[in-house]
Amino acid sequence: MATVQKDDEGFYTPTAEGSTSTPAKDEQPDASKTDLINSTFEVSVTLADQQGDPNSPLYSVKSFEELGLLEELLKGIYAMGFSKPSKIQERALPLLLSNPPTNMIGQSQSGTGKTAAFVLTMLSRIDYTKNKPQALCLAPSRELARQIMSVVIAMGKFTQVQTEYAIKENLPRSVTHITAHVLVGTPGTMYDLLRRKVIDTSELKVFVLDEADNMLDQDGLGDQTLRVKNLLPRGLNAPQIILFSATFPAHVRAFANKFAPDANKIELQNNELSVDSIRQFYMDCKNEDHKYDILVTLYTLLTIGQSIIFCQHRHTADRISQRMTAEGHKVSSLHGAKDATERDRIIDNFRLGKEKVLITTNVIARGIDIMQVNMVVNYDLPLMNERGGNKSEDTRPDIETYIHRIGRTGRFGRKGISINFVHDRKTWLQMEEIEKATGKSIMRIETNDLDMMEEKMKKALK
Ligand SMILES: Nc1ncnc2c1ncn2[C@@H]1O[C@H](COP(=O)(O)OP(=O)(O)OP(=O)(O)O)[C@@H](O)[C@H]1O
Repeated sequence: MATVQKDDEGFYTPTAEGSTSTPAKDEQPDASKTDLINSTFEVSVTLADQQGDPNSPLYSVKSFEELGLLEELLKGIYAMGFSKPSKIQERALPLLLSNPPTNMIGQSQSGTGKTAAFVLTMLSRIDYTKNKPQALCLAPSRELARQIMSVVIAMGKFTQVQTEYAIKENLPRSVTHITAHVLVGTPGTMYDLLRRKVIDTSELKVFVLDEADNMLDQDGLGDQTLRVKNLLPRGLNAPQIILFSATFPAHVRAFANKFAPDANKIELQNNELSVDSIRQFYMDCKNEDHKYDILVTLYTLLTIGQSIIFCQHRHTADRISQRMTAEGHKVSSLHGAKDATERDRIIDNFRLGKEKVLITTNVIARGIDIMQVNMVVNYDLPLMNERGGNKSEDTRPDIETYIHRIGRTGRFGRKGISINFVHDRKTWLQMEEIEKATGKSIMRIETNDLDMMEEKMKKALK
């Protein structure tokens, strides 16, 4: 059977029909000596349990066959190793695929398979005999746009789909006409291509916003996204609009309802916003400097799997990464001030597992899917004043960004832990507010007893 493997860059790529991913005999690991094989087996066993538990967001009663998908797409899904749909896929797909097409506002916890739901919709609605853009998808970062594209290509492996990026520096300025069926990108570049009429929208069928609350928030990418929508067909020719996110705060909901009128809605309760497989902790640090010391102490634990460390500012990410590197630790930093090629290289190396610790800002707080990430550290808690706009005084915690940040671990049933560093009364109160808003308790980990710290964290990951 044909398979789709994660390639050299950690993205999904199809292998040739009939090929297998079995390594040559002398490269085959001895199952008794490595825990790689055991842990994969354990993960698929617990996944089967979770997909059979009605309370799990991974649960479904139906099979993919029952969701009304094209044969070619079923082949694509199985080649990716999916066996059963998750709850959001089971609930959303029949609504997304029904005719006449209806808009959708869909919410489901991080790491529960929203991407497959909208990618399968895009691929299902394309008329492959027409070489014109038919599905546009916007995401908040180039990293996420590239990841979504890898899913489009993997799921569409058995279709004739043609794809193109609408992200800065991935498309020559000289391009005048795009014939690809699916375009994935960020709003600024997509707007530019539409404005210059490089994208012909006469056959457009689907318009997707991933991380929709961020894409519609006036403090986020709201203006740019609206400018894109204003250049799309209206009335009877308007595309089906699909908004997905793990969070939809009240102040964005009203706008989302206007943006995607008469939509089918799948919503979560506030106490369901994050998955239970992520155990949340905090560490009491004495002051800013002590946070750095604790991070260095944690290094051995951070590198058992892979970790993402979130900071408030780019310069903090760079400073910590330079200091740790100088002290002999292997870490890398990623943020919006780096150029595109460097950003791609850093995230690709991290996806591949070549780097174990990534120090970053909110730029990759959303959507990034790397299964091996088992720890997230909030070196600085996310604050409302980082959202943009002129709100430097607003030091309330940014609950949505917190939920997305910790959701970089615990993907699709895996275990993960998150650790918040608190170092004064203000950060303590901010964390309390997060705890209240999410309805999940955050447990203390002692910072002065290393063995105990290690034991608690390892136990949470078992
Ligand atoms: N039905 C399935 N069976 C097995 N694995 C799946 C299934 N659906 C999705 N996955 C895998 O689960 C992981 C998480 O999926 P995805 O990235 O779509 O989550 P998400 O809900 O979009 O999360 P986020 O809110 O963080 O963007 C991916 O690695 C994906 O390949």
